[in-house]
Amino acid sequence: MTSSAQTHYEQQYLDLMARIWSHGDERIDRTGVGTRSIFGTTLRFDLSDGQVPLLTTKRIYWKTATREFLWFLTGETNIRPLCAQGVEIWTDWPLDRYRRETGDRMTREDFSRRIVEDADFAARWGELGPVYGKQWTDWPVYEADAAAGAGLFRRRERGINQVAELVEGLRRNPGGRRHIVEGWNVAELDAMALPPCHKTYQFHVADGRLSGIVYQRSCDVALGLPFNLWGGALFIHMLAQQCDLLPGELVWMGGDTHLYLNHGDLVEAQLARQPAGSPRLVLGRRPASIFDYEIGDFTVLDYHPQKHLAAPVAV
Ligand SMILES: Nc1nc(=O)c2c([nH]1)NC[C@@H]1CN(c3ccc(C(=O)N[C@@H](CCC(=O)O)C(=O)O)cc3)CN21
Ligand SMILES: O=c1ccn([C@H]2C[C@H](O)[C@@H](COP(=O)(O)O)O2)c(=O)[nH]1
Repeated sequence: MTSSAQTHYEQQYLDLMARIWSHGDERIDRTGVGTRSIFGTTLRFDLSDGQVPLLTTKRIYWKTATREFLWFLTGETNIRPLCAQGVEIWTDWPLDRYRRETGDRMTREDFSRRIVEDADFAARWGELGPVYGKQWTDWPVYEADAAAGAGLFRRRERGINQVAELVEGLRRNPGGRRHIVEGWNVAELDAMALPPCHKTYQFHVADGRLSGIVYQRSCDVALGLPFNLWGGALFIHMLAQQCDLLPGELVWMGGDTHLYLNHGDLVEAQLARQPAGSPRLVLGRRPASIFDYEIGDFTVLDYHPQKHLAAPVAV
């Protein structure tokens, strides 16, 4: 994999795609679609001066990905606020469960509309369980309950807000090696619609620059990865702003890094294209905290992607 000064940052992504498509191990996966996969991969992106790892060989809906990221930060785990904003990237999982459990073949459009219009329906069918948002901002804590008797524990009303603690930690002790946000709550995996994919974030400060690692145990390179790279970069840019640091580097590490077998048309079309340009992220204001960003705070300059390439999502 090359990364000389002349090579466009996106070439790493295209090289990874090409390598998986021609050398990946073919396997049957949970979804039944089948993948080609390689295990253990790394990508690195310079985020200085507002740089972002936004793909240019197809249009990436970065506002959708940003809305998803802001939704994580609210601690919300119901798809209702996403559907209300026209973000449907999580709708298929609750819909799949609804169809299986009721036998009703409601369309995705109707399902999403019902979720938005009917709060009771959303509470019953729109919940994903304790996924990213919950673990990031309210990781459960159990405390001995002396009043109830020896050996009895109860859940503390507020859990641990890992993101708030991260910001505090970066400000107070930038040299720390424990700046981690973890999504993989082993005890709660069974209650989640999907266990976290981008499960671990670690941050590092050197020379006034904030860098971050995303460890992703399982990666859909065509559909998920463009969003996950954006999310990782966004997190670093926002944290750097909040902690008076400059953005450094995003390091992305993948476990099972795969292409679904029904993504062949996209892979061929995308690999025939050349990446170009250098989009920049501008944060329009400095909100009072990491939890106060709004979609209007984000602008991307100089983004001129080639046209969108659609591909089916494996549920
Ligand atoms: N198979 C699979 N791939 C994923 O990337 C993925 C999951 N499952 N499950 C949970 C979340 C949901 N995420 C998704 C789901 C769908 C798209 C997707 O369809 N993206 C299209 C259209 C985006 C839009 O309509 O706004 C794209 O071209 O980016 C992206 C990320 C990421 N995750
Ligand atoms: O942010 C995400 C979320 C999910 N994915 C992909 C990775 C896999 O293709 C599926 C999850 O299936 P598992 O069987 O749980 O691994 O979703 C992603 O790439 N990015």
